[in-house]
Amino acid sequence: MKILVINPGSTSTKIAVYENDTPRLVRNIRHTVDELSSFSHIIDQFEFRKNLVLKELEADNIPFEFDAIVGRGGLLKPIPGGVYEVNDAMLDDILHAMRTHACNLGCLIASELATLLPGCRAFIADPGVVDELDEIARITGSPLMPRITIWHALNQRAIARRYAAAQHVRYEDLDLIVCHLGGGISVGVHHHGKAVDVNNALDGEGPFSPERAGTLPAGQLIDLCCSGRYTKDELKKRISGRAGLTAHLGTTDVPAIVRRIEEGDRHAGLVLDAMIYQIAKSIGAASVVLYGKIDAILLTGGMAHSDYIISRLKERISFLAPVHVYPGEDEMEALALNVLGALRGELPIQVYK
Ligand SMILES: Nc1ncnc2c1ncn2[C@@H]1O[C@H](COP(=O)(O)OP(=O)(O)OP(=O)(O)O)[C@@H](O)[C@H]1O
Ligand SMILES: CCCC(=O)O
Repeated sequence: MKILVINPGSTSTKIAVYENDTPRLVRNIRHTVDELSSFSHIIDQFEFRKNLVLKELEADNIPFEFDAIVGRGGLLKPIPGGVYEVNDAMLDDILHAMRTHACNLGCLIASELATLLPGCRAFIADPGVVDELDEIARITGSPLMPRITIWHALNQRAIARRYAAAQHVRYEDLDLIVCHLGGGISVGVHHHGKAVDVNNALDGEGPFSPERAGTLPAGQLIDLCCSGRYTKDELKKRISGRAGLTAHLGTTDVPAIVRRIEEGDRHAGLVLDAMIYQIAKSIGAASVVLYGKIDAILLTGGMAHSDYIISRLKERISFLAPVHVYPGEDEMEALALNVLGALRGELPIQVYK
């Protein structure tokens, strides 16, 4: 079985080719802020990212022959986890999605490329809208605004399962805090196999991140919305796209920021330390969901490669539970293996309605 995996992230496009469970190609194409800022909307990046996938396959002499294409994404209605075949209802919801995110392109590109190959099927798995929140976690101080979650469901779960396998225990028997440190940051409380509390990483909840604003002072936000200085679109971008590190420092590139700090840029140091401080506070808040009984804290995502970030984070959170670091992500393998399991009849193929 040949599977093409497409994972458009906020700062990268990741591509993999699997032959059954063996990776034949894994590529991570990074995008600069400048490169992506020439597109007014994420959806406008469709042709650009699709062509990158095709070029990469050509450059690596991989024939365009697949049994299935799986994309990461997208931001659909809240749904249970699992594998979904792309259908018209899904494409329609993605094209009219209230929330824009690069992962919406994963579903669209997978679907478009699959139509070029007779018999090839398009799928998504564990999209960012997987919702397993406990009832109590949904309540906010305003009945008008219940909490929702948008998070790195695929990678958090894959890393949690990887940790469980290494400990020779079932993921379903563990209590974990999993923190994905990517272009966006999600902090998930996994209680016996369910993510019972996790922030809405995209839309202004949780720590700020390379690209996201995180939780903002609500009163000031209302004043800004009513100031007439910005359109709705511009304000949304200031929360989920051009916010966080990139708003303060003009880049999402953590190694470049660390170099600036080493060269004496004190402002860069203050901003990066503030992000680490906010991540630690979110992990602290997550710990009380589990009454402090935490088997492990797992740190993953691109920024988990950064010694600067991980060492400072550990200083603040190590007293809570053992901390394990999984730099990067297991998303590509998780997508490929989910689809392989579905094609083999070992996992159900769910229908998006
Ligand atoms: N080797 C590294 N050292 C330090 N930071 C890194 C390294 N590699 C990536 N990063 C940082 O990780 C962040 C991107 O993480 P990641 O690749 O997980 O994000 P993404 O896939 O684009 O978005 P998301 O994970 O939110 O979907 C960037 O800020 C980048 O600078
Ligand atoms: C679904 C991922 C959320 C984010 O990138 O912030």
